Amino acid sequence: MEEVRGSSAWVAHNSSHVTIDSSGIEKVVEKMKESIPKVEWDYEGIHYFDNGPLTVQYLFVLDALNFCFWPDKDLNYDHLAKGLKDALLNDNSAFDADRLQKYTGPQLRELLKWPRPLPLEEERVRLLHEVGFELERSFEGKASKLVESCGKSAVKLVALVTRHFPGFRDHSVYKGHQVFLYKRAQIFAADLWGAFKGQGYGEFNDIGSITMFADYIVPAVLQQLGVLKYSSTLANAIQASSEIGAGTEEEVELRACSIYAVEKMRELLSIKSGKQVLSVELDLWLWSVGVQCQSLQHHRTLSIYY
Ligand SMILES: Nc1nc2c(c(CN[C@H]3C=C[C@H](O)[C@@H]3O)cn2[C@@H]2O[C@H](COP(=O)(O)O)[C@@H](O)[C@H]2O)c(=O)[nH]1
Repeated sequence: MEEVRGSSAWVAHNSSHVTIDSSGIEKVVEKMKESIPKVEWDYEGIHYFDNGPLTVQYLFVLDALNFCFWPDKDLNYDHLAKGLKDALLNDNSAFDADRLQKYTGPQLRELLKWPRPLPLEEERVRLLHEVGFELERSFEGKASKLVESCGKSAVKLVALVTRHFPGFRDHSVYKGHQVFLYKRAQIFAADLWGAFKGQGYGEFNDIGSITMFADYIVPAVLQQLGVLKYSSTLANAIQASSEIGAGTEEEVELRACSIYAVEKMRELLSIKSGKQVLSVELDLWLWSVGVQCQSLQHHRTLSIYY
């Protein structure tokens, strides 16, 4: 994940629209250092779990589709997680590699019991087909084989996922530099770690290498906490719910500065508390704060990556 850390730091140091306020970081860390908030993975009780390979298949399909909910004001991540869980409980072959390659938009909607077209539905279907095809071609149709081949390394898992599945290649070019963000590939490793509680398919010797997952919720929480500051033009655009183009300087800065800020928070928190803190743990806490906050104004970008 050195590419993610290094390129995010580069953006943070060259940024034009988003800045990181170190006094904001210090204030948050000061409040947190006595009791670092631990958020239980699946605190919402919405995910499928059977402690076996089908859970791995479920999480891979989930994270292949884990993006862009906001264009439908009633849709959120919970609907996807719960919809896929119910689909699997109803038919345990629903995510077999050959089936994944055949879903149509209306069938995916039906699977999720969603009454109208999903945001970026054609892309979601294309990505499902890609997952089914490549799992079948290289991993005997099973996401569990993909995970087994990583030798308990989350870094290897992210590398393998991004090598085999183009839909997970979340990167951008910013002021002439390639920037790696890898939100869905990293969250897949984190979901395994969380679901299997660091054992079995969720055992990674290097889980500390994973960064936060640059989505549209956590940047907004960091801004509310005073960790991120926006230029007035960017703040106004977010306030007005204007769309921010994928790959624009503003969009890359919102995401990369969030990664860099959480790394800085983690470093300071580890020093002040004397305990090793993981970016994954900070991410889950920040995200859970964000989704429980009704008034959160987040940036809107049409993207398959988050
Ligand atoms: N940084 C970060 N972003 C996350 C998640 C999760 C869910 N993780 C699950 C794993 C265990 C927990 O118990 C969680 O249930 C989703 N997202 C992103 O949020 C956005 C959706 O928001 P809304 O439209 O309000 O549903 C969208 O970009 C989605 O990709 C996370 O953990 N971290």
